[in-house]
Amino acid sequence: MSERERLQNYIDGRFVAPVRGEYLPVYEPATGHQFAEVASSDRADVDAACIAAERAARGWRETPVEKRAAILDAIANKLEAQLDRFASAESKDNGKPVSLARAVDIPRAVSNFRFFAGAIQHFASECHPTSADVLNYTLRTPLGVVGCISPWNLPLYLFTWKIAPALAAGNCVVAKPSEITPVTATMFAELCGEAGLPPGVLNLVHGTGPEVGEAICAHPTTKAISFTGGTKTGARIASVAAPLFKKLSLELGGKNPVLVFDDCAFDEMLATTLRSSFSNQGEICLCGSRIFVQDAIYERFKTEFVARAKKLRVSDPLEPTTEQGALVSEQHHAKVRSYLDLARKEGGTILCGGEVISPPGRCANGWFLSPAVIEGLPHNCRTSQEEIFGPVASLYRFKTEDEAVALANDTPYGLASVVWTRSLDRAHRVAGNLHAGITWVNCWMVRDLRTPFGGVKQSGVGREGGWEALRFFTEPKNVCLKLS
Ligand SMILES: NC(=O)C1=CN([C@@H]2O[C@H](COP(=O)(O)OP(=O)(O)OC[C@H]3O[C@@H](n4cnc5c(N)ncnc54)[C@H](O)[C@@H]3O)[C@@H](O)[C@H]2O)C=CC1
Ligand SMILES: O=C(O)/C=C/C=C(\O)C(=O)O
Repeated sequence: MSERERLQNYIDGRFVAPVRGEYLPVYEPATGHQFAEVASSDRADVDAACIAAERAARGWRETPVEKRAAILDAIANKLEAQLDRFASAESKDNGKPVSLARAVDIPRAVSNFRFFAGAIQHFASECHPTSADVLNYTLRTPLGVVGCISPWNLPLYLFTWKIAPALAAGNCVVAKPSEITPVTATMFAELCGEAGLPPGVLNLVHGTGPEVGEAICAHPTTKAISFTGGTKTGARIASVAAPLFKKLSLELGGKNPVLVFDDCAFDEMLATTLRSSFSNQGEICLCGSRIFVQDAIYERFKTEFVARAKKLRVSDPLEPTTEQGALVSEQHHAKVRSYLDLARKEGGTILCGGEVISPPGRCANGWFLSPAVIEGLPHNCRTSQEEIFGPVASLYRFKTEDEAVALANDTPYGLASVVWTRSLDRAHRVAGNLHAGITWVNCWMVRDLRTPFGGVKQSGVGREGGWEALRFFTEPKNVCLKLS
């Protein structure tokens, strides 16, 4: 498949047109031009994918773990061999710097498959010797067919983060990548077939969330739904899938706090906080969007942070020196800009950025925005409370540890948090008191795929990663055996 062609569904090991023959446009964010079109599927395509997946389920479930792992490894190897091709496609489809796709997105997609190929071979279940003659042991069987719905910000990275554990655990998958960034998942499906994944084990149905995503969630064949995306969408998915008693893993939005104490290693903190605010144009659910800085170093932080943000190179994602690319869509560009207008109305001062950028040449009509830093916002205003998901960070001043923790916890979200301090006591204390699924101390986005990943409050339900993912994609069944 060439990424310039029509992107079709991948069902039962073949590319097929959507039943009703309709397509959605796919745009290159850096130019604002349409460069492809993607199947606009409906319930009939989801039905076909579910039938194919169900047909393949027994064969895949009964495939020995070593063989499944070998196929996952073969997929990882093939992807790694085509890293540049996939990175270019990801950058074009999403707007992110190709250097980032090359260094982070595609290598992580490779690791997702390699990691779960290894993990499934070490996965074990419990045995409870109850008494001399009673033994309880727990079987962990695949669920059958599962639905995986992924977003546009880290397209292949998050697509593979879901389907790798699902496949490793012996499930067949009906997946829907975001209709905004459908290219690399389509290329990847083809690669899976070439690597020996049997037909029907992975099926891809393209289309909009309300049509295709909801049909996957509502379909009686899918036994679990793994979703990453916005909180409102997560709530909608839960309202469809929960009454059908499906297992749900929801990885949702964040309004992540960064707590900067005055005893931190300043230079390292500054460089990392710049990354945690603006990496991938701020379009990562883990980005730190509320930065709380202790009084004594507030002015220094503000001056140096703003100076560094102003220097970030916003330009053509294909240029190797570009540090920030284009926002993913015209609609999202407008949404992020609307928050900057709102910030002004809510009393904030834009210290830098928030300007629409028009790089010379082919990117003149792209959806670029310079990284924005805001100060002076009240804690309870919408700009301080809602997920913006763009290159926008707000600064707040604090005096005491208790005050910082209370302010950090004062949002409906609870995904990630970052603490900068040299005090070990404080690091442990604050990490324990923050309402978040993930706390990084003196670092950000350092990932170990064995660790539980997910959020509390409106940031989601359930955990991904490591054993958590393999447990999610299997059903425990206890067998109680009376001996003799
Ligand atoms: N936590 C995260 O990683 C992400 C958060 N977001 C947040 O969500 C906001 C809205 O962005 P969207 O593109 O609309 O994200 P979204 O959450 O609507 O999209 C994510 C995925 O869900 C699908 N989807 C949408 N509606 C659905 C439904 N009713 N049933 C099943 N699947 C559905 C989409 O087609 C896409 O594949 C963003 O501005 C951002 O704040 C967006 C993407 C990722
Ligand atoms: O697993 C990771 O390392 C990162 C995950 C990021 C998201 O889920 C996101 O940005 O939506």
